[in-house]
Amino acid sequence: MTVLVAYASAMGSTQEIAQHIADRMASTLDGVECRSVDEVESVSGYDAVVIGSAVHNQSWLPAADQFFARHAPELAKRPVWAFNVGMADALPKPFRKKGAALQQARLAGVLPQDVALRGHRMFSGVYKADQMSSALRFLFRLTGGRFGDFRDWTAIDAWTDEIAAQLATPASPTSPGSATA
Ligand SMILES: Cc1cc2nc3c(=O)[nH]c(=O)nc-3n(C[C@H](O)[C@H](O)[C@H](O)COP(=O)(O)O)c2cc1C
Repeated sequence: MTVLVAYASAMGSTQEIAQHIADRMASTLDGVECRSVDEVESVSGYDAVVIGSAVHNQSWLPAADQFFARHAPELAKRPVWAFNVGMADALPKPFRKKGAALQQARLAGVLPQDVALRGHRMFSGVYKADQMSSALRFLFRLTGGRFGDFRDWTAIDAWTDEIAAQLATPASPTSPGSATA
């Protein structure tokens, strides 16, 4: 069983999540590799792929979009899971869950539909004050927004374990897009 955990990250928090997922999977599965999307020439040597991207301006990073489009024919033949890393938990409290759900739905709608994802999750990442202009920062804080590291490692671990359990089931690798983790 070979598994690729591929990531596109601007500031490093998505890369750290991807590495964490790969390390955790490697405790139960052989052949788990974590790579930047830019390093991957082909996915044909992997039985399964997990891909994650930071979200900028309501979209995946261009490198992740390009990875998905470039490898879509090969991705469509194997089980694929995707995750987005955004700032939902930095938003004012009333908008956190709704913001994450809306953004996840939007991102699911723009990914190539010929790759049936086995699962697609939204995680919060790291949102720092210096990522915003000082005027916006003031307004953001005033309305209940916050800055910090919002990565929920318990949720990330639980999702990773769901994927690993599916991959450990003998029939999984040949049936892309058939589950919902
Ligand atoms: C220029 C910029 C635009 C962003 N746009 C969004 C966005 O539209 N939606 C969102 O949820 N998070 C947004 N974020 C927050 C990032 O997704 C978040 O900080 C994430 O942890 C970044 O991942 P990275 O450290 O791997 O780059 C944005 C951050 C920056 C710097």
